[in-house]
Amino acid sequence: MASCSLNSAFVDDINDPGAAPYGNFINYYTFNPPENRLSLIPTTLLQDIGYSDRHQPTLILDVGCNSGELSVAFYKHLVQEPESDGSKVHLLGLDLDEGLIQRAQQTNPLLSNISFISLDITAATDQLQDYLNQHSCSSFHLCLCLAVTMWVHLNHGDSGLLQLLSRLASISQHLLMEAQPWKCYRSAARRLRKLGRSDFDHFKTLKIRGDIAKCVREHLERHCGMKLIHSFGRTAWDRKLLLFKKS
Ligand SMILES: C[S@@+](CC[C@H](N)C(=O)[O-])C[C@H]1O[C@@H](n2cnc3c(N)ncnc32)[C@H](O)[C@@H]1O
Repeated sequence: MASCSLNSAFVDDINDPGAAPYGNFINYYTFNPPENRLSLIPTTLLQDIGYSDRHQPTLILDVGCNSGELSVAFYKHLVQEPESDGSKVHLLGLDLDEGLIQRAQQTNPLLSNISFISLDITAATDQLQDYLNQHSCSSFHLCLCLAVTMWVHLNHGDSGLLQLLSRLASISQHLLMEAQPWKCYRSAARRLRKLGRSDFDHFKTLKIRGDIAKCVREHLERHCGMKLIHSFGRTAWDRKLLLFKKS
């Protein structure tokens, strides 16, 4: 099924999608369950990218983690026995929506390995540096940026999108990206208009449009010292899952 984050049931369910201008949908996982993405990702991913049998901690950052369901499912997918080896793998989920983060914190089943903070990734990120310092690491080993780029792009423009990519590249060794395709931008803008709201500030003036995944890849490879090392295929919503590595 190709989808642009919302279908009519989703719209009905949350009553007012215009109230989620950052993609901060309160029931996102009833429509896009973690399995949609996890089924494409090997459980051996951490070993595959060189993070196994380490004495050092392995740090995962989940940017725009919503209510944390995918973060927790992703962690359990990669770390089969959190109690025995989980102390070495830590995941930090962040989201700008405090309500979603509260839910993520309240339902977190792995308190010693997973934590959630409310943070706008486009603003100051001192908290990320603090987290890295706490674990004596200089960067995250793996950063997830799934279904977030469009919201930053629509709300902060082309420069906001490119800054996001540069920032994530600067703090990560590996980056797993799922960029929403351009048709999703049109749908998001159309939904706002239907509600009688004005367009996203930047929608009409965006120069980066068309093949968004390609633009993301070009920026990461040309300007951020990253290289595409694997494509995990397309999700149930027809989006590419791309893995980049610092070269
Ligand atoms: C469509 S949801 C995707 C959730 C999750 N990444 C996933 O793929 O299952 C997008 C999330 O990104 C968050 N978000 C958007 N802009 C953000 C920003 N500038 N900083 C942090 N989170 C942001 C939203 O609040 C929302 O929860």
